[in-house]
Amino acid sequence: MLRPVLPLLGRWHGRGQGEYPTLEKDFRYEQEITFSHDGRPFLRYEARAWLINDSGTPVRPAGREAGWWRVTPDASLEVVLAHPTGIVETYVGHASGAEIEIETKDVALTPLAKEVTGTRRRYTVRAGEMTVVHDMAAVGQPLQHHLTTHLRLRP
Ligand code: HEM
Repeated sequence: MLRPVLPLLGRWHGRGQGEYPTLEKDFRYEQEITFSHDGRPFLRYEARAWLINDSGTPVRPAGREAGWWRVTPDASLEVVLAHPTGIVETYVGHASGAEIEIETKDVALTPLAKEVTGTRRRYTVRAGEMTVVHDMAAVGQPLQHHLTTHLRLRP
């Protein structure tokens, strides 16, 4: 049952680049992502990131998120993610071979959270590298690129 998401399993580490039209400049970060399971038809997910400077030295902690990736009997995906920034997202999606795409069904916000109205994520695992592309609609802007990360499994 876990077959569609097996390529994601493990502890991944890499770097990424981010941007958004409301931000003065783009930024670079280091990220660690872990997908694990206990045999049941869902994955435990956790990700943490650090902004880095031009020489690659970590400057400060950035995005963190945690959640659950459910695989349904018809092999589609249901995902729940929670962020320390007061955002909770539910996603639906599907896996086709090396590509997994999920997009938000609902976004819930605490009173102080930034206004995020939707996101879409594409995970591609090829030749031992995972690429994650994260598009976001937020703070009055339409759905567009926020983050791209390239990761490899930690030895
Ligand atoms: C690798 C993970 C992430 C990194 C490194 C990152 C980095 C950043 C940075 C550097 C900013 C500029 C403001 C600041 O310095 O805090 C920012 C803004 C923002 N990010 Fe992210 N982010 C990440 C993930 C996310 C996720 C998962 C979401 C949504 C669920 C998100 C939503 C936003 C929003 C709404 C803003 C504010 C835009 C504005 O107010 O103009 N970010 N992000």
